Amino acid sequence: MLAPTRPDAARPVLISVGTRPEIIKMAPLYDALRAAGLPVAWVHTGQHGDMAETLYEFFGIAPAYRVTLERRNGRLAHLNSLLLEQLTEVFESAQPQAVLVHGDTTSTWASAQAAFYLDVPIGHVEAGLRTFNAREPFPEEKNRELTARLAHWHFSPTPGAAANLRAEGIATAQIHMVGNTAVDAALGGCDRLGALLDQGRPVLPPDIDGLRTQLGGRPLVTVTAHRRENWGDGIRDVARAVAQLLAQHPELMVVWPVHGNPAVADTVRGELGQLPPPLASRLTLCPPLDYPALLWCLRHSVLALTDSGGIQEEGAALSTPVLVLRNTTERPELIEAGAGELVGTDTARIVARVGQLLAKPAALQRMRDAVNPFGDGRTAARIAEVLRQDLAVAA
Ligand SMILES: CC(=O)N[C@H]1[C@@H](OP(=O)(O)OP(=O)(O)OC[C@H]2O[C@@H](n3ccc(=O)[nH]c3=O)[C@H](O)[C@@H]2O)O[C@H](CO)[C@@H](O)[C@@H]1O
Repeated sequence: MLAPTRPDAARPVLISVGTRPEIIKMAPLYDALRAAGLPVAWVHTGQHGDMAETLYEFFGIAPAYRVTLERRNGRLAHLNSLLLEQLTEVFESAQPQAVLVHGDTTSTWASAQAAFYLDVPIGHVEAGLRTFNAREPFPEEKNRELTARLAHWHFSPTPGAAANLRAEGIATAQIHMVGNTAVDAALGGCDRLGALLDQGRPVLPPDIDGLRTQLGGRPLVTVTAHRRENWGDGIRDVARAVAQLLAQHPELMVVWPVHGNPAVADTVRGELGQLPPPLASRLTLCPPLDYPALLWCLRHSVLALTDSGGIQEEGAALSTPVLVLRNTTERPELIEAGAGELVGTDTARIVARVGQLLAKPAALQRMRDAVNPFGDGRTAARIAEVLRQDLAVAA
């Protein structure tokens, strides 16, 4: 148990995160906590490396603590045990009043465990998402469920997520329906993107900047895929769908930022690296994009095809319809609102559905017009207010 040697008011609220999506979604909260007058410090768990650094630069965040991970293998258990050990040391030294975690990554679960062992209260942001299928997404479904067992504050993005938590026996008073900070990040990110464009600063990386002029009025589709359960056949079938779509729709442009994991990148490049020139000239395969570049692509896309969680929320926030490359989603609100559809990874199904939507602008427009179910962009301020009140009472 942590025995603080400093007065509560001087002890920080720690944000403990380490992957791209967590950083993006917690950045608005970092600002909101500071605006609410709470002492806040950022812990980078090191789960993502270079991708994290460009995000810290974009959001103007300087982590106060950094974990250096010396991973000797790709095992989740190894990552979890390294994180647990080192985060415990960080938390002991930082003496936080509270630790905030996000979502469902290994960093989330390890941070929650480390805080639990030190008896530090945990706030779980984006709490209550469930597919009710432990395999999809793996290991995220169990990470978020287990984190909920340990958390004190549960910040739910939607009424459905809050209902999931109540059904698991979590007291209503501990559940705060606040919206999703992904919307705050996307709207704020678009403002920063606009400022960069106004200053004539480059937004897309130089090797793909030609996309901006090449696009003209042509339809663009953004594709991403990285979920563990799609590794192998799933991603191969999506790549085959992309090749067929390019062949069937001579105007279509596709941008696919390929996840760095070799299990993903080798499959995508193996399927799409050797397309005939008329198809290849309309396909941009690139390394993962910086967040502003990804936002630019989404804003200019008629559709996003993705298995990412965050892109489902960003699509809804930016009015870009999303076809979800999974069999199940913990974000059913997207589908219920009509802003997205579940299409899985079957090649024929993806090709057919994209073809139908491209042929029917009215159907695409209906998806674009759907009301965003993930919030209004003020989620971080709501979370900060709950914490300000509760921590002030506790102090
Ligand atoms: C299905 C699932 O369980 N997903 C979880 C996963 O995120 P998720 O599946 O969203 O993770 P991704 O790695 O797809 O990250 C998405 C984020 O990265 C950005 N992006 C993506 C591609 C790119 O080239 N450049 C770029 O900046 C997107 O704009 C988005 O903001 O961890 C999140 C954080 O705990 C949780 O909220 C999600 O529930």
